[in-house]
Amino acid sequence: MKAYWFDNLPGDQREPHDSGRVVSPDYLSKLGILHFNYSSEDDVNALAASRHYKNRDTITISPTTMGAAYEEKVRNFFHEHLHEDEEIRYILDGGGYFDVRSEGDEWVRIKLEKHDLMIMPAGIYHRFTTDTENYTKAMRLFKEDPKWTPLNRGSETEENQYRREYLKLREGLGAGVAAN
Ligand SMILES: CSCCC(=O)/C(O)=C/O
Ligand SMILES: [Fe+2]
Repeated sequence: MKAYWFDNLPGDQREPHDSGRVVSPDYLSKLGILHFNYSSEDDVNALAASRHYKNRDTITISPTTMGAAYEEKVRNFFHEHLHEDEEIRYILDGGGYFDVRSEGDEWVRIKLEKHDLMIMPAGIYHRFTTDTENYTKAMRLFKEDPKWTPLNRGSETEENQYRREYLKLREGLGAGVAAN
């Protein structure tokens, strides 16, 4: 895992877009994001059990598995959105980027590689893209039924209960205190 401020320059979303300004794991935790590196799925199972996650699936995002639908899928994942559930993703192979909004509404890019596990809180604005290898194999963990429901950012999400709760959580974690 490596996190940095997104450079906001034009170009393919799958390029690194690395501004060269590093973001620390401590700052990520102030946004409510946790990261682990688990080489054994036993550790993933233990984490899932401790947080009462009952279901999971595996998604492989690549032109080989998705064919003509791949480019559209990648574009869709890159629309800024939130979920009403906590999101746990474990990278089984390949890699990709999650971009998350900082307290100042800037993008922080989180590069995930094989064996990285990330927990994102409900209500955080984010987006995802594969990298230039065009291959992400990930385990998605779900507390209940496997479902992926993105709510694209707009006036409605600003009023969303989970968004409001996230903002309170972030305030309590003190993200505004140290922005790096
Ligand atoms: C790497 S898992 C697929 C992307 C996803 O689940 C998500 O929520 C993107 O924002
Ligand atoms: Fe998402």
